[in-house]
Amino acid sequence: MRIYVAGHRGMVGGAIARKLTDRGVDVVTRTHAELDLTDQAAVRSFFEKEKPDAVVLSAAKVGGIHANNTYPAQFIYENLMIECNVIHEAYASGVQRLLQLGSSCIYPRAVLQPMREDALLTGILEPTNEPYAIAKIAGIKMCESYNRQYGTDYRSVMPTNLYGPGDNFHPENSHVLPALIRRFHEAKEQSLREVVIWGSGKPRREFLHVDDMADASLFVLNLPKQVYEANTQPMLSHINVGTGTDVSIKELAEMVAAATGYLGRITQDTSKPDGTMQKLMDVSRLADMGWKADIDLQTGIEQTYAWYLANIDRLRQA
Ligand SMILES: NC(=O)C1=CN([C@@H]2O[C@H](COP(=O)(O)OP(=O)(O)OC[C@H]3O[C@@H](n4cnc5c(N)ncnc54)[C@H](OP(=O)(O)O)[C@@H]3O)[C@@H](O)[C@H]2O)C=CC1
Ligand SMILES: C[C@H]1O[C@H](OP(=O)(O)OP(=O)(O)OC[C@H]2O[C@@H](n3cnc4c(=O)[nH]c(N)nc43)[C@H](O)[C@@H]2O)[C@@H](O)[C@@H](O)C1=O
Repeated sequence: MRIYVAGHRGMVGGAIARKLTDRGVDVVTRTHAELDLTDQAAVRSFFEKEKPDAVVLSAAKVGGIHANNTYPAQFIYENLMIECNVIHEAYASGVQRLLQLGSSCIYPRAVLQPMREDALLTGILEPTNEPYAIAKIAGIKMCESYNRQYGTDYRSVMPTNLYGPGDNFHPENSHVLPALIRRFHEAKEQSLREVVIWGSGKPRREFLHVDDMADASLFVLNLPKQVYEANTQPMLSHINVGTGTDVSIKELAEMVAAATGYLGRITQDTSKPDGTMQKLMDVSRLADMGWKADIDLQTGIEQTYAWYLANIDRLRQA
């Protein structure tokens, strides 16, 4: 079995590639510099040469609320191109099974919580990440369309907000959890009296550790076809992945402050966007199939902070 992991240098792709290697699978990889997945001809010749048995599509243009809001053209263009090229060229080279990663932002911004898979396309999306969400919805619909027309077995998982070793700790473009780890750590180092978090602190998010996400991805990839099909529908085929619990951003900030040992004040910058007020996944579809998350948020934050400290020199140069 040879599995191509697209995006193996990223946080999630890296965790998936490590788990596959540990299980003795032959993992095929290319860095972004070696293969630009927005280049159709390059992706075609890669698949013609390598002919993997299966594909995990974890490469994407990824970022937090600020990056999504600031670079909308890149988020929609690059993600649509990556999906079109990888999914179509995988099909054209005879790949029967593929797993692609979407995101919880596919659901309408004011949807009933927790968000069920069948809430897809029932309302207006969150404007700060609509272009990214549209691309992710297109990815689901591509997989379903190829399955219906060509009989492929292409699956989609929708992760909640993820974090862990290998995350992006950029001060502006990252997601909230790594951004706060960095900000609280630097505030402690510099003995600052105050740390400012973006928005009102009231939005609620659900955080899943990347090792749990990698485990869930391989669980879904390896499900027998009849089990996957029995638990999904041809035109509603995606599966939510999360923990089933959420925290407010204020609560998250307090947890990160405690983990880093920061003792000063926490204040809010309400000129920054809140985004969606709550994003909590209904994870019953995956739970019914036998998977649940293992790493609690407290442990995950402490472990991620330890990883940050161990890699701090390299991360500061990036
Ligand atoms: N992180 C999160 O909180 C969440 C992530 N997801 C989804 O999970 C998946 C993995 O995300 P994550 O690991 O966090 O993201 P990362 O940014 O850590 O990894 C993405 C990887 O994709 C690569 N990549 C991006 N564009 C291209 C391209 N044009 N050609 C080749 N490679 C490319 C990147 O390479 P390089 O860095 O060199 O550009 C990087 O290695 C994505 O589909 C994302 O949308 C979903 C929900 C939440
Ligand atoms: C995974 C998901 O990620 C993005 O959506 P998001 O959930 O809004 O992600 P976020 O992690 O950037 O923010 C979560 C909340 O946290 C608040 N917040 C406080 N202080 C900081 C801070 O310092 N940085 C960031 N980024 N946010 C902060 C911030 O204002 C917001 O209220 C999508 O665009 C899309 O990419 C997607 O699918």
